Amino acid sequence: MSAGKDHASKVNFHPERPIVMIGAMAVGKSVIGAELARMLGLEFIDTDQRIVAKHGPIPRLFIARGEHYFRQLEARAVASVLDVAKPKTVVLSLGGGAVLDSGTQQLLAGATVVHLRATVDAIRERIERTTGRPLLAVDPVEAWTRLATARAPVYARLADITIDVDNSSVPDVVTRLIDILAEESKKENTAP
Ligand SMILES: Nc1ncnc2c1ncn2[C@@H]1O[C@H](COP(=O)(O)OP(=O)(O)OP(=O)(O)O)[C@@H](O)[C@H]1O
Ligand SMILES: O=C(O)C1=C[C@@H](O)[C@@H](O)[C@H](O)C1
Ligand SMILES: [Mg+2]
Repeated sequence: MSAGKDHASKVNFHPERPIVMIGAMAVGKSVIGAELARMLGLEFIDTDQRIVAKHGPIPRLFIARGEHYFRQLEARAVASVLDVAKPKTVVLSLGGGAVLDSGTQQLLAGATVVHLRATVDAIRERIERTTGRPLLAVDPVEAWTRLATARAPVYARLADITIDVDNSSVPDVVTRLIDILAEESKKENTAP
């Protein structure tokens, strides 16, 4: 048995709805979502990865077709997972701006939404060294702060669970998250 299934069986947690990771750029939605899925023995889907696999690198898409086109692909990628008769119980990590789409916002009502929250100091090094995020191409720290601040109320409104990830390793965040998910599910199942 894998360590993941072992942990999941210890907490006796079997999600009934998709789990969706949201939050600002570089907070860890992809790596934490993938590790959470591994630990729970679930399929992992990442909208950015799906778009890249089908349409090529995101910066090139932004240049060739524009941000609006990317947002349409992104909304479609979300809908292909959540806008179906019986959404599969998967872990789905979104791009940082996917939650701005009103259709996506509505679809998130049928999922358990996890907001990963970080301060700029915690992710400064990550966004200064990485490429591949067209919206952070110029002055990444200023751009990240501006976008994260503007989107913070949307993340907060959509989230069922918010986790502060500063100073926590990926396994630490995942362990905390599984404990919270299990606790929430216990509450739901024992509610009168
Ligand atoms: N808790 C953490 N501790 C250390 N490194 C981390 C942590 N979370 C993420 N990282 C690293 O930060 C980088 C960005 O993580 P990731 O790609 O998962 O972010 P994201 O939220 O999916 O970003 P995007 O919005 O661009 O999709 C990766 O190199 C990842 O390994
Ligand atoms: O926050 C955003 O708007 C983005 C985040 C990335 O995940 C990618 O989806 C893309 O670079 C745009
Ligand atoms: Mg990602």
